[in-house]
Amino acid sequence: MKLGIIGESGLYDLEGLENAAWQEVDTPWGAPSDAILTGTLDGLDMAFLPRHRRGHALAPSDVPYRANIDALKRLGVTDIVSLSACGSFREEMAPGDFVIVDQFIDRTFARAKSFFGTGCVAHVSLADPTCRRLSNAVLGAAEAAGVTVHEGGTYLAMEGPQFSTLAESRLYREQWGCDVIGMTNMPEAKLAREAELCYASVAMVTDYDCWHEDHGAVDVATVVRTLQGNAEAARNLVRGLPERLPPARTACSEGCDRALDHAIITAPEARAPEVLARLDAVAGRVL
Ligand SMILES: CSC[C@H]1O[C@H](OP(=O)(O)O)[C@H](O)[C@@H]1O
Ligand SMILES: Nc1ncnc2[nH]cnc12
Repeated sequence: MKLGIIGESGLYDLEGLENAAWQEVDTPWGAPSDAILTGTLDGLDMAFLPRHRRGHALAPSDVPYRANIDALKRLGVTDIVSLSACGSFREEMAPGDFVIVDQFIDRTFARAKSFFGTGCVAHVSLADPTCRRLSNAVLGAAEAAGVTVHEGGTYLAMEGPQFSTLAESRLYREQWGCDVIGMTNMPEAKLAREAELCYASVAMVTDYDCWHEDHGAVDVATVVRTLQGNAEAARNLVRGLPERLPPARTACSEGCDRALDHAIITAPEARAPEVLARLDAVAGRVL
């Protein structure tokens, strides 16, 4: 097992890795958000990638999601824990709480969402977009870190970078039954599934978006204040992961690592060699 951690707004580095080194990785999809920090934590191989780049230079729409997932897979990552800041649509999911997301609604529209396309078409299942096995380990680590954690929740992925209007916030909360909102987990989760990587998402609540009458509109100052405490709790959560994840990885009980078994529909003779070439890391197992 090699564990990838994608760091959220507020977490751009991971201390305490043995043999830590920042590695540049090139991919057929361009450069990832940043160099990737590799090393081991209590014997577990780790690869950490700051989603917005150190210094937070990348907007959610400009994060190179395909390059990020490809680069992690290319480094041998098998499982990804995504850490994200989010707004909450639920009174009981308060700022400082963590939500182990298990469903998504994708409202993003300005991002490349698939490794596949003309020359090699594939359709993977996203019915269960996160890995239950990995999510359970993350839940245990969050509880051990002393965080108030909610098991399960629907994450609305919006394009941003502006926060939602009040009408949107009410729609997502009251009509669509969403629990949290952020700008980055899609297409990240879709691409992880296409790359046959187990994916778990920890959404760390920073605010109540704008629906909550006692809290008013969300602004970056409020978010950043809460982010700092959340980032410390996230570091504690990560420290609890090695003891919950076996270094000798067995096949995923949910089938994440076999997602492409029946997904590619393009006939072998109709596949474009140049398209196959850039799928070497993501889909090499089945091509
Ligand atoms: C700084 S608030 C908005 C920003 O924070 C979240 O990013 P991430 O998911 O990487 O923590 C949110 O999705 C927005 O991109
Ligand atoms: N309210 C919110 N909407 C979208 N993304 C967020 N990230 C943190 N808070 C958010």
